[in-house]
Amino acid sequence: ASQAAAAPVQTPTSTHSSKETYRHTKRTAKDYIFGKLIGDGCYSTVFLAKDIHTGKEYAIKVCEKSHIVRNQKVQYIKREKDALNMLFNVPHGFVKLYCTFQDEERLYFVLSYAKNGELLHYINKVGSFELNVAKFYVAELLLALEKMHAKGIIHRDLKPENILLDENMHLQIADFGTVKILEPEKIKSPTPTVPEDQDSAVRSRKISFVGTAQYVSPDLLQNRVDTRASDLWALGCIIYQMISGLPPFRASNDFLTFQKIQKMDYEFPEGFPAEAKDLVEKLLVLDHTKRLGSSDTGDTYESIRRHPFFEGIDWENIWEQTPPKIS
Ligand SMILES: NC(=O)c1nn(CC2CCNCC2)c2c1CCc1cnc(N=C3C=CCC=C3)nc1-2
Repeated sequence: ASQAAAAPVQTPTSTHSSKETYRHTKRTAKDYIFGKLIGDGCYSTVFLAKDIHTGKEYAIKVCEKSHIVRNQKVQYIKREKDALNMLFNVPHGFVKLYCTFQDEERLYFVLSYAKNGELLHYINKVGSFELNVAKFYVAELLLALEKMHAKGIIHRDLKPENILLDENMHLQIADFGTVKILEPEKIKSPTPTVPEDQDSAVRSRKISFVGTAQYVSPDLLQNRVDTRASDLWALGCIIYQMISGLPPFRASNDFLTFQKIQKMDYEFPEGFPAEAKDLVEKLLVLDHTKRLGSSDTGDTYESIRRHPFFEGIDWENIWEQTPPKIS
């Protein structure tokens, strides 16, 4: 576990003033005032924290080393750190990893704090989003997916709880503890259409991970294939939920939810907008090679961007725009 988080130590240089030096010395937990708990997972606890030198707020994810080793999660921690580092220079759409450090018992990830919390909170607060609000956030989510997938990073647990909103109400994907990172030679066009060319779909011998039942794709459930298209399935579920208020596949327990997914047992409520319905139907496709976007080449999901649902979206300037009010 120590190796998973170890980062090259930045030795303080003598040329900096003492005030400046702290900026170049390896942080420890003593550099932060830990505040409220904001997240509690199987292998980590996330706190709101303040840097005592700058007063800046961060979300610090704390992982118990013994727990990670005992549950053979060292690889997941390493992948999370690698994915966050790969995304650090992407200006929008993701929480940022500023630094990591460790002590005898724990690993610490110092991440940007998304002040406005989970997208799920807003869906539940207003019941469901107006079409213009849904369109805006689906567009930002698609742009973030494009950046992530272009680097060969598959999130595998996308859901409204893991989609956060920053202080300006722009979208940030969080929690990369479940990611799969494709090998460089496999970072090809998103999920191939040619069946034998499945090499950009990573087939795992045993089911190493399954996301949250309501959003997990049939490919992840059935043939244990990790593809970018798994995230496109989750996108379809999230669009449905933003507009109707609930995810499309839901049941009293996960097993029954999995059954509904594999039987495509869902329906649209009365009044579900036609263009949104058409887009969801093109994403919730059992065969992952036939999902909208699966055949797109390059670093953008042109076939999804072109869908009429996104009529009026200014793809180049959306991150600079003021998001529509959620009401
Ligand atoms: N597991 C994580 O990496 C993680 N977990 N959280 C809090 C979770 C709360 C439950 N839903 C998923 C996120 C965070 C992060 C990344 C870094 C991160 C940055 N900002 C926030 N902000 C929040 C603000 C209010 C409520 C919840 C989260 N949260 C996180």
